Amino acid sequence: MLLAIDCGNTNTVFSIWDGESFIGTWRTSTDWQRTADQYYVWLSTLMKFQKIDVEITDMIISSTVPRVVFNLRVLADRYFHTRPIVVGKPDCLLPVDVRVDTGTAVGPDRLVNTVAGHDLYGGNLIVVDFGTATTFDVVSEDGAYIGGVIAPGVNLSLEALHHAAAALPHVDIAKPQSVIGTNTVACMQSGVFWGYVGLVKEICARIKGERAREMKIISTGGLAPLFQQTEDLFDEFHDDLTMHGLTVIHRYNKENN
Ligand SMILES: Nc1ncnc2c1ncn2[C@@H]1O[C@H](COP(=O)(O)OP(=O)(O)OP(=O)(O)O)[C@@H](O)[C@H]1O
Ligand SMILES: CC(C)(CO)[C@@H](O)C(=O)NCCC(=O)O
Ligand SMILES: [K+]
Repeated sequence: MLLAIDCGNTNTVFSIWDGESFIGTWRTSTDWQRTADQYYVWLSTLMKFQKIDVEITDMIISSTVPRVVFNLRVLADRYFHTRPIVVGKPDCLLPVDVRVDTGTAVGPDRLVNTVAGHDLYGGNLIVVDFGTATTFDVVSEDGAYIGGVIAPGVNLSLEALHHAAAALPHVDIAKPQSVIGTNTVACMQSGVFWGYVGLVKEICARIKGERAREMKIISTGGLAPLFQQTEDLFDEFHDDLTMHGLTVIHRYNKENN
């Protein structure tokens, strides 16, 4: 059975794929110092708790934090006796082209989202992922990653205000009642929430303009539904787009390597 790991700058998600569906998904904070033994204790405890008694034979990793890959490789080797596929490494094949400036190391999460988007929704896509950063991946007619946009993440923007200004508190994102805030928290939420709605609309419109064609907008990540509540920003929302992409890339490598 496949263990797929999506390691972002904030959170790391582990999912077990039985070939048809994910039978377990667990989330932990990303910490490059966590050892293989710690991962194993954590994972096996949660598996036992959910009565998931399966043998992990395969592993695939997407990591935006290069340092964590070492310990995840040790986990694969020591506990599952397998060699993981690591997205972005030369020996990991991708079912789509990557057309960017030479020397650019595209984030593996963006490559995985491109593959997943193409697999589920075809070509001419904008994939928007609300993680630590908010990324827009532009997918061509034939499914290639042809570039995109990186914007500061929603929570990162709120944290930046809190850190830089002595009188601004820590605030969680929420949809404000109105645009005009009548207290500090409401003012901050308004700036980030409505600023973000504008950012998403403007960037998608300009991408479509530059490409001179209609494109489908796909969203993923924890905060996408919050924005979709208000405005019709996205054509589709997919909760675990990155995990889906990892299963597609795993299958492609099994068939072609
Ligand atoms: N309504 C909400 N308000 C605040 N945070 C939310 C809300 N809904 C989801 N989240 C947050 O969204 C996050 C899930 O997002 P996601 O997994 O896409 O990115 P991440 O883990 O923050 O970033 P990365 O993948 O870059 O590490 C969770 O950490 C969760 O706390
Ligand atoms: C932009 C992030 C941080 C989003 O997770 C990640 O995809 C990344 O580190 N990318 C590297 C740079 C690039 O994608 O062009
Ligand atoms: K993510």
